[in-house]
Amino acid sequence: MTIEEIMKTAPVIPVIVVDDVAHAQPLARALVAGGLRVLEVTLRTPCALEAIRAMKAVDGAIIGAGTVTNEAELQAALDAGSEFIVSPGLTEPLGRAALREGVPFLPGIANAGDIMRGLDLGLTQFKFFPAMAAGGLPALKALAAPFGQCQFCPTGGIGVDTASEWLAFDPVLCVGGSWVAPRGAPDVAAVERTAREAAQLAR
Ligand SMILES: O=C(O)C(=O)C[C@H](O)[C@H](O)COP(=O)(O)O
Repeated sequence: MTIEEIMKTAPVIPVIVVDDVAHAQPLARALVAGGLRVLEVTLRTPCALEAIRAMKAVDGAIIGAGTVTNEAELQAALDAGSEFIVSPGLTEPLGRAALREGVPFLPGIANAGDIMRGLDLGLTQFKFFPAMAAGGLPALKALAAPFGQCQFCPTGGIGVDTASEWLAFDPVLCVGGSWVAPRGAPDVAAVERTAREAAQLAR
C-alpha cells in the first residue's frame, strides 16, 4: 500500500499510546470493529514496539508506528512489523532512510520550508502537526495553496466535533487524533462506538 492509499482507508487515524501491552489487542479489535483499520501506535512508551507486534495479529488492522524521530527508531519500528511510519517532523536523514526502506511514510510539516524539504525528497503526503496549535484550518488552507500536489493528515487538537471541517477541505485525506482511543484500559464497547462514529465522518 502507498501512504496515500493508507490515508484514504478511513477518515480518522487513531493516535494510540499504549502503557500496558495487555491493552493493545482489545483496543485494536474494538477500533477495527468500529471501522477504523489504520492505527498509529506512538513510540512514547516502553511497550510500544511490543504493542505493535501484538496488534499486527488483529485481522484487518493496518498498524503503523508514530513518534518516529530518527533512523534507529525507524529500524526498531520496522523490525516490530510496522506497516507505515509517522513522524512529528521531517529531517532529511529520516526521510531518506524511510524512502530507502520503501515503507509508507507520513512526516509532520508545519510550514512551507518543511513541505519543500519533503518535495525535494519526492514526498507529497504529510501530517500537519500540531494542527490546532499551528493555526488550525486557516493555516493549512494558506499553506496548502502553493502546494496543490500535496495532501495532508492534520493531527493535534482535533476532536469529533471539529474533524468534519478539516475533512471537508479537499487536500485533507484523513485526520489523526487520540480521542478515539483514550489512554488506559480500553472500555471496548465505548471505543467501538466512538470509532464507528469517526468512521462515518464524510470526507
Ligand atoms: O506522538 C506523535 O508523534 C505525535 O505526533 C503527537 C500526536 O499525533 C498528537 O499528540 C495527537 O494529538 P491529540 O489528538 O490532540 O492528542
